[in-house]
Amino acid sequence: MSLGIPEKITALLFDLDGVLTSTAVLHRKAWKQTFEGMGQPFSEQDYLAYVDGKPRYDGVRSFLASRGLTPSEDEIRRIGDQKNDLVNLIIDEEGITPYPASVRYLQAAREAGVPIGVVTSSANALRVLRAGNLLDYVDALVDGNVIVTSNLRGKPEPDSFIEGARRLKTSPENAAVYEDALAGVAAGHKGGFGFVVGVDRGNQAAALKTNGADVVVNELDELLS
Ligand SMILES: O=P(O)(O)OC[C@H]1O[C@@H](O)[C@H](O)[C@@H](O)[C@@H]1O
Repeated sequence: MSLGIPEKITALLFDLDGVLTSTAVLHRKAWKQTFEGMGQPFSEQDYLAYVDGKPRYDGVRSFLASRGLTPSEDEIRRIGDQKNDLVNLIIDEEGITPYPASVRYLQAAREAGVPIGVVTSSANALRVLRAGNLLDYVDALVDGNVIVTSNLRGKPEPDSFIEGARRLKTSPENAAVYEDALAGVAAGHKGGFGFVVGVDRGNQAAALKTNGADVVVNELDELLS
């Protein structure tokens, strides 16, 4: 079966929330409750433009800056941690659902023998991968904890994807990136990755292309043939 990627690609790097699991929706819900609890209206557009795909505190900083606010680092952490408690409660209540089409794609990649990395800004990735029964597919994981301990810059900078490629012993030009966030496709493009797949979960196909996606799909299994 063909994975729908150029021949030069020897490793695959998947974002997690919104690409493999529907947890982006849960993150958005928790962010909305957190910001609106502070009196700041927060739309889906705000999530997609300022928060989606970025490490936790970068998301807080970026959204509040869009409102002309520059809180202290302590305050940014307090807000981000409050949101983290909330998203974990929401995950407990609603559970983790992998996208069936994404699981089909991971399975096809496994059968093709192409190594798989997960590159996510989330520090909750292990919990999500485990609950979604996806851990067996993962050959390398770069998550929000690795980003902090290895001092990497978060998406839209390419550092976390470059680290993912390094862990799979390949170079960016031989690796493909699969992303639903504008910050994520931008990171793939900026890092010189060989193929950047945008996954459109929010009516933003055009924006995914402008930010660096080579192709845009609604579901990963559209690439299979
Ligand atoms: O707060 P966490 O779980 O470390 O996640 C950070 C970010 O991780 C990204 O994967 C999500 O797209 C964002 O919504 C989220 O804010």
